[in-house]
Amino acid sequence: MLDVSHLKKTYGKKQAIEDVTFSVKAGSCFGLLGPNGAGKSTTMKILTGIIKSDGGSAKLLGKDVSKNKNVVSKNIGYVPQEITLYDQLSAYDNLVFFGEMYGVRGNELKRRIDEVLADTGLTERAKDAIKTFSGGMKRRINIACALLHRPKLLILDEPTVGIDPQSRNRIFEMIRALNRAGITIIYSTHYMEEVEALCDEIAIIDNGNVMAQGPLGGLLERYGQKAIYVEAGGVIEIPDLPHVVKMRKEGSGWVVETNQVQAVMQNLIKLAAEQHWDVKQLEIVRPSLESVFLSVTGTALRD
Ligand SMILES: Nc1ncnc2c1ncn2[C@@H]1O[C@H](COP(=O)(O)OP(=O)(O)OP(=O)(O)O)[C@@H](O)[C@H]1O
Repeated sequence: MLDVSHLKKTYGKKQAIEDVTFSVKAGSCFGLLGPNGAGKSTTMKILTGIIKSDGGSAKLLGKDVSKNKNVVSKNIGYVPQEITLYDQLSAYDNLVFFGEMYGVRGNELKRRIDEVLADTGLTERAKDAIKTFSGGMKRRINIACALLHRPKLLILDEPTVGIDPQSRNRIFEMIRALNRAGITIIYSTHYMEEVEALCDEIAIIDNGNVMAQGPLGGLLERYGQKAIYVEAGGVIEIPDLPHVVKMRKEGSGWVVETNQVQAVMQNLIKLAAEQHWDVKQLEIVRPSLESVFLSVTGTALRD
């Protein structure tokens, strides 16, 4: 559905993005994960035609987004990071305004407003002014505004920043339902747990470069650090073992990092028998997205 290839953008002397390459399949919920300042918003603004890139290309349904404004406006719904609603107007009137901006009119607009209000769970509040809404409700209406023209691709730029966990869950439910209904999603965030909870495909962006892309499982398999957790009564220290990358104390046990899980597991079992450990837990730890991020960027995900 979307192919982004070697995008670049410089603001004055600041290179905001250097080499952004990724592709999004139709029907996917695609996560763009990176710390603040990584270049997520810049990338999304290029995809939606708000700013122009200095190089590279982005093709939506085979058409270059910088040369085909109609393809962008017809097929993309964009939810910017900042809430863009008129505070004094009601939710309904905001939806009329944004719907008309997207070219939806008359009875079709009325029908769509009723549908998106139902999708957001805010039908009862339609006539109330936005200024009376909570942060989470404003976010939901902001998303609704981008859905009125039935886009095939919905792009959300950090839609949960500054809202409480309950509102965040409602937004997640909404995004999952939209994705189930066939809308392709691009979801930008600096929260790992959000992409883990929502996305089937992830691109990791850092310092203006996409460092890796793939399904979560594939990234974990390829870049995640495998480990074994061992907890045993009376064990003060585990001796050096072959194939161990790192060992650290965690809780009442040890995390033994290795790329040779089977060999190390066998050695630990042997050691436990020889030294009569009172084993409470001995298990393979699933690699975390955090270790993938560390492995592909060389740094922990900064906030
Ligand atoms: N209009 C601008 N003028 C100058 N520098 C900019 C401008 N917009 C962004 N930048 C810089 O470009 C880099 C990438 O910014 P961008 O907003 O794309 O990152 P981001 O990943 O979306 O992070 P955030 O979540 O903080 O917005 C940052 O260093 C930022 O300071």
